[in-house]
Amino acid sequence: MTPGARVASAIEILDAVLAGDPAEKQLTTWARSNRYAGSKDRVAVRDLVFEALRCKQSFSVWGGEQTGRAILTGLFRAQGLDPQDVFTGEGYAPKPLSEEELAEGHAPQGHDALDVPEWLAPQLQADLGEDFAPVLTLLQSRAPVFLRVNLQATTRDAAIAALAAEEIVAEAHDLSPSALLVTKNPRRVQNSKVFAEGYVELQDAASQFVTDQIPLKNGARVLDYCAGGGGKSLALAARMPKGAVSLFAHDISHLRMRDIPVRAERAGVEVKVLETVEVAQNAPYDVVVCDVPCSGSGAWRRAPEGKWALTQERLDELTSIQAEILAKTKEYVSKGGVLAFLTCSLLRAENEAQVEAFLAANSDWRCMSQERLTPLAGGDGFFVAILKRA
Ligand SMILES: C[S@@+](CC[C@H](N)C(=O)[O-])C[C@H]1O[C@@H](n2cnc3c(N)ncnc32)[C@H](O)[C@@H]1O
Repeated sequence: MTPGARVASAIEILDAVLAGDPAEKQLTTWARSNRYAGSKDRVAVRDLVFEALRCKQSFSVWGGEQTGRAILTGLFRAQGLDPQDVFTGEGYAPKPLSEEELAEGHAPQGHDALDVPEWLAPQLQADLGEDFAPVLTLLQSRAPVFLRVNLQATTRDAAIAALAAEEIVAEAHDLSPSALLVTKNPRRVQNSKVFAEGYVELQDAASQFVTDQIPLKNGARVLDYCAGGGGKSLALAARMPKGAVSLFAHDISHLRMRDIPVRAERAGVEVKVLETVEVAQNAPYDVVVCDVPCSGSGAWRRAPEGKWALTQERLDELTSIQAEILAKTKEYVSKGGVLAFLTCSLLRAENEAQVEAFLAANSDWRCMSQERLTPLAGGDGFFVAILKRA
């Protein structure tokens, strides 16, 4: 495909996304109905769509309108390029810009320039303080690719060497002793031997950092209550020798956990997947991890649609769900045990305020530590609080 044809495809997909369809679904539909598109074309179109979604507001202002065509026009203008070089109408390229389109659009200012939803800007500004603009600016660009080295199976240096043998360049990252930042050929990781043999997993460095903060002792019974695909369960398992802790995974959606057994086997660790009714039957646990559903504001580089879909109503709903999960899971924690509360949110309402409300309602609990990371530390934005039952 020519660069123009790729842009035309991205415009088509973006229009469907703007009409309410999820980007992933649209990209899959597009790839299925355009079999001539090779893997490089698919990657290029995907990158254009996600770049456009991360900067939807600023590119719309540059392009003069909120349509796929105007947003892609804005993408070129934002980079100091002339969209007319691509919008030629030749071959499968988008048709040339009209006089009207050429006259529209200007450089965005203020919140538009930062691609922050207007309604959320005051809250984020209050919560991030002087980091507000730097963090929002970082969220406009693509997330780095990080790996977690399975330290039960290899060392970080050996993993770097094994990756290099497959032309994947990675370096140690200081957010976690297990974290690697991939600097060359990140897209080869999932088809690599190092990955297939369980020496590395794809996991954000801040996600590794928050998991590192969870205290684990020999013989501990650990419940990952919102396990999803098992990222935290696997990271916890890899911190201890095989069999040293008993790990249980649960999620309200059993379907989301479908890959956990395969991933656990690849990593050579044991994770027991529980049905909801089995959670109470297996209680108490020494450690309960609640990686709760949240706004995802710390991870908007990876999932930019979430930034534009979030509303105050949804945020209120999420904070209620988080409080309910804490209230429920505290009952599963043994005396002297720990509840680890995690989010990938930058918002105080989902982080420190949840911890304050929990402690106010539960005088037999203490907060041992809490920390919020922003993307300025390198990874996604994450929050971790370690709560201990007396
Ligand atoms: C942030 S994701 C978890 C990500 C996962 N821990 C990982 O590291 O890959 C939040 C998860 O919470 C689950 N969830 C939502 N409401 C829940 C509830 N009331 N009880 C248990 N899990 C819930 C969602 O299905 C989702 O998989």
